Amino acid sequence: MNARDNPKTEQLVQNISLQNLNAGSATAADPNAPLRAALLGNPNCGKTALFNLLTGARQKVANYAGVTVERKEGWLSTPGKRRVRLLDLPGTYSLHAHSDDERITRDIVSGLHGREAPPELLICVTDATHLRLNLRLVLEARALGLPMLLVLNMSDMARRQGIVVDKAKLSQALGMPVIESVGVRLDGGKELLNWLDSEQAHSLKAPSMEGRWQPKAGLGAKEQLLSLHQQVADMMRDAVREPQVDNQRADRIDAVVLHPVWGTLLLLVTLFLIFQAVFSWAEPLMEGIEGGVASFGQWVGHVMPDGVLRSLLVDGVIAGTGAVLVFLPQILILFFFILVLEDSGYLPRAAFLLDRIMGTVGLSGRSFIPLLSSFACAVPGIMATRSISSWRDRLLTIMIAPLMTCSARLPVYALLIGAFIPEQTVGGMFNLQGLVLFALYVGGIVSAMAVAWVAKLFRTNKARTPLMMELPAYRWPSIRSLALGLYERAIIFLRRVGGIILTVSIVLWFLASYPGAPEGVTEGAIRYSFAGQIGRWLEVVLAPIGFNWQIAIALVPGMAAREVAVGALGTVYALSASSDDAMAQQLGPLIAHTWSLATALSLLMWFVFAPQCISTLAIVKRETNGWRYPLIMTSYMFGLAYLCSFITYRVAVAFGAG
Ligand SMILES: Nc1nc2c(ncn2[C@@H]2O[C@H](COP(=O)(O)OP(=O)(O)OP(=O)(O)O)[C@@H](O)[C@H]2O)c(=O)[nH]1
Ligand SMILES: [Mg+2]
Repeated sequence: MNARDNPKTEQLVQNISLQNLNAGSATAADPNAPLRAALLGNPNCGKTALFNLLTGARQKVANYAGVTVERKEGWLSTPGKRRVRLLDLPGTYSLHAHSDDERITRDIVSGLHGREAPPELLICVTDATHLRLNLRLVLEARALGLPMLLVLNMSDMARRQGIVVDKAKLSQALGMPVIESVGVRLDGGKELLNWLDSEQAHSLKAPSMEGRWQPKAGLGAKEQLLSLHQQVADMMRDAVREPQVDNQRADRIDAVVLHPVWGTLLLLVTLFLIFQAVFSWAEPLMEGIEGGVASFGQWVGHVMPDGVLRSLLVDGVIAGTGAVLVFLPQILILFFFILVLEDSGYLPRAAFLLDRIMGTVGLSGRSFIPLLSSFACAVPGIMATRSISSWRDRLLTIMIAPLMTCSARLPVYALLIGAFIPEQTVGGMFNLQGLVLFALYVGGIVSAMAVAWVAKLFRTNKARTPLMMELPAYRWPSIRSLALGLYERAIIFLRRVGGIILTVSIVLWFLASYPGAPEGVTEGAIRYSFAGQIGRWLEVVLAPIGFNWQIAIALVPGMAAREVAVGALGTVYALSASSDDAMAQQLGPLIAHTWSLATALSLLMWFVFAPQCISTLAIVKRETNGWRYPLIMTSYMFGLAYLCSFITYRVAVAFGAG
């Protein structure tokens, strides 16, 4: 699977990188050159939290292993004005890498990376509450011969648990400076910044090029491990005082959360409540935005003279972007819950819980986190599969990740549900719209499982990969990281509205406005436009699944990204509306009026399955090194989309919803 698994290639890469290193070391002599430092550490010890704190970056931080899967670069200035280029790396337990993300870390810190010289300073980040496990990697990394600094992160937690580290002793035993940090506190990186200004940090010795580190295999590796184990034990005895940890509280919570029946029930109820909240909490906010967009459109319509520019602004820009913008509150509510779950430590437990169920369809619990990330967006989800060491498991996870309901589908679902599902309470307390949304999310999961199960039928080797996963400590989500996470999400969404959706709205407005209708025609002019004609051609293929030409037009730009289809519908319907006051007619009521329920259901099905996202296909191509898998993915997803929409439409029509 990976070229690096081949010893010959490995040697070759090493030779090339050594040449690069030698070339790179000439520049390193420049006293004004920035210091190149890298963060190395176990998964989930807080490297990215520290990286964000020091560089002002907003990389993803979450309370489970394997969040960072690629190298990220950031810059910082110390109080003494020293420039430092900092690398955040995927977490690893050892330099003997098994998965792709661990390989990235190993290659960068050991100089095996083709394009990147090894860092001039290795900042070893450790979780101070799990030093025994964390120090092993530090000792292993010492063999690299790089200048090192040990950072005891999570020192707040360690203090709370009564763990006392004799930093002087530890520093002496390790032969490197030891400092403390708190990755989630505003001033938590102060000691590190000050150290970077110290004399010690200014006199770092360049790494020796002799006797470069090599991955050990076989007997050597085992002996090395045992010896590391012993050294760590000695250090812990001399320098660290750990009181008996009281795990009672966590154990009591786990007894419920990991219970096959109660745990599963809890998971289902949690997810269910989230989708209820997405609809019921968002209502007032959405109405506010909707009203604001409509009044703005009306105001522009009144103050501007009738003409091309007014139509471009009102029917193109405002109708297109406004149609998507109203879904911001729902997206933020969904992410609020995802972020809380991510930071609390609950997610890996859910993975553990679902391992057995996932195993029956041929997936391992390892796939859980990547699949879960795909609820936000399939792109980071597919990247997160790098932490799966078995190529077969990884590929399968990649192939089904886009079936998880990403946040770009939310505007489409919410639009259709809002228009076609009555806003009523069932069973005295459940919001029917939330219930349908929940069903659609479950539908995505079930279809992903079904595809995995079918893939399993074609596999010769049906052996399972065991789930080995660290369960992190439960933690109250920090308000600061929640706020940052939500802000980040809002920015991503607004950037899409102002970028791709705005662009598509303008292009589509043009295509839907020209050429104008022939004289004396009474129907909407859009039918005669370029877009209208394209819509009519496509309608031939899409009519059997109940789509009209307006939907057909919207699906074309919707290939780029799903929510674009909503913006496109906004523009198309604004232009099709006969009244001048198009914005007064909002998209939801408009489609509720003109589409049948069968069409709406069929379109929902389409969005569950169709591969309408260029970025996903691009990332699959990159992660699988070729066109083969993105092509297979495109065809199977289109096939499923058409088939399921067809069945849905026909059944709905048969039941009188046509
Ligand atoms: N209490 C406390 N929590 C922290 C500290 N540093 C990080 N965290 C939390 O620890 C969890 C893991 O942090 P990350 O920065 O994602 O860890 P990482 O080392 O980058 O993990 P990987 O990317 O998986 O290797 C998150 O929930 C953080 O909010 C700290 O100093 N104190
Ligand atoms: Mg990280």
